[in-house]
Amino acid sequence: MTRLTLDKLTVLRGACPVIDAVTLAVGPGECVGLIGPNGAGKTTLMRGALGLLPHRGHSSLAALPERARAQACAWMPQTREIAWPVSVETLIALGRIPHLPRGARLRDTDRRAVDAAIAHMGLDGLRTRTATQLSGGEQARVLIARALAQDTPLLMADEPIAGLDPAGQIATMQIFAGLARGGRSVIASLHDLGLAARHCTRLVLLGAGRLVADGPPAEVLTQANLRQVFGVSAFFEQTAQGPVFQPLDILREDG
Ligand SMILES: Nc1ncnc2c1ncn2[C@@H]1O[C@H](COP(=O)(O)OP(=O)(O)OP(=O)(O)O)[C@@H](O)[C@H]1O
Repeated sequence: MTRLTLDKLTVLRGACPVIDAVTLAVGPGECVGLIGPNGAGKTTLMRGALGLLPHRGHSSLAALPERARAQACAWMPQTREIAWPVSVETLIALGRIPHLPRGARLRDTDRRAVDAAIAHMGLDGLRTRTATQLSGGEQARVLIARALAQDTPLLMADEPIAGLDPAGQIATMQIFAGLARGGRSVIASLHDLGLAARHCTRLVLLGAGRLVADGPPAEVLTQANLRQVFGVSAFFEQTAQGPVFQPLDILREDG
């Protein structure tokens, strides 16, 4: 039973196909890093898969009715807008809406999910603070907690660790990897290929709207792929402390 199946998904921005016939399936236990240079189509692929952009081909998520889709997948968009000055706790509790009967108040199970998400993201000390008054990185952690509270089989996140400090980035990737080890599925677009290599079970590499490579990090982060898609060379080795990846030099100028 897959958590997301895309079959020749083509996603349009205006009349222009920005994602071109991408086919992939994500199953339980996978922590997938969606990687590729700026403009490769990572956001477009995820939004198309969610049914938020016009598309051709098939996405199993886009095919679901709205409420079932929100129960199947928590989505963390790249823009981290918090619209109202509510408390951190209230904002995280919004993640429970897809599970609540219409108009119902939070039940014990919902409160437990909110508490677990707060504990997971180390937000106990910020629980009663006004969310709009937090720092950017703190807001990012709160929005991840809201997605965790949604308690879905699949979590899809657009650059979730951008703007977090090193400890916050590592902690978030460890949480994602832990969710996957527990049988959930995670798809996250990432620019930090080092963290992607260390924490993801699988990398999907996009270049100019096409799927260029898909597999375990060591099979995707090859010198040939890095040169072709990112135009860089890199150091990448399995060490006693796990995989270590560092981009080194630019190999070509982008036009
Ligand atoms: N509303 C839009 N109308 C037309 N083209 C768009 C629109 N939004 C994005 N694009 C184009 O689609 C392409 C893919 O954009 P997308 O945001 O999916 O890339 P990305 O891989 O997520 O990039 P980044 O790493 O910079 O966030 C880009 O060339 C972009 O200019």
